Amino acid sequence: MAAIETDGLAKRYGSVAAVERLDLTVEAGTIYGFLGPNGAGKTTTMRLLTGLTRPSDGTATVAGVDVRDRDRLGERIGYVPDAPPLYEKLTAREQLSAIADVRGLDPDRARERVEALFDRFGLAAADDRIESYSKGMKQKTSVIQAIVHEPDVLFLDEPTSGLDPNAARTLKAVLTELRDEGTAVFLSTHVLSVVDELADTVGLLSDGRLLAEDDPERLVADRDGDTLEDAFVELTNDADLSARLRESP
Ligand SMILES: Nc1ncnc2c1ncn2[C@@H]1O[C@H](COP(=O)(O)OP(=O)(O)OP(=O)(O)O)[C@@H](O)[C@H]1O
Repeated sequence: MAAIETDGLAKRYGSVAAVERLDLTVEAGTIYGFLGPNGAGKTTTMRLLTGLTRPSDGTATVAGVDVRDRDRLGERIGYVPDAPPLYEKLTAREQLSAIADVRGLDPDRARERVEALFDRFGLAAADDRIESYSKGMKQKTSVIQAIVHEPDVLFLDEPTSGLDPNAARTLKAVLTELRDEGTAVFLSTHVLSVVDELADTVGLLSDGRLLAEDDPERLVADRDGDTLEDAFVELTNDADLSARLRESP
């Protein structure tokens, strides 16, 4: 069973088709780099796959759970959204302990894991209120929150945003380790070097549709340019390809 499986997944907002007939398969133990221009539908897809918004059409399972079953889904996934929902009046330690409690983790084991992650990410001010944190410190807290319960599938929307180079490097190492332990990592970013470095598969979304999907090297090798950026620009400006996809059933 794949870690993420969608069949004809779609989301419409009035007349706007944010995601259209999306068929995705992401295997356990792989990193999927989800790319696309602004407004392509990446965040909407993540919200669909994490149960935060309901599909207009189609089906999706994540870790074998139907995305409409939000309660069961929450135990199996982690999500680092674009704007992390943190309780500003709590300290990071309090926030993490509350989350571990909600997820039913053994308190001693959770404390140990949280301490190790604070150390790993160099989050020194774990006992200060989150409202006093910089953007990067909030991002680190959000990442730790998403992985504290060792989810089967981890979703990240622009995860390196606000992180300094040391923290970004730590995050990349952590994601690689999680992948090697069998976690499926679904990652959306405009920082193509992150995808180039980490992703086993790249999916390129445009106007709510998947334009291309391949391993990063093949995606580049099959086109005129030399880099993932070249392939991104070529594919997203290919009017014929977009028209063909729009017309396909
Ligand atoms: N709640 C909403 N109500 C109405 N339209 C929405 C809503 N959320 C997203 N959209 C529309 O759906 C489309 C896809 O938006 P989405 O945020 O998923 O794109 P994105 O690929 O994540 O973009 P970016 O790279 O800029 O973050 C856009 O046209 C957007 O305006």
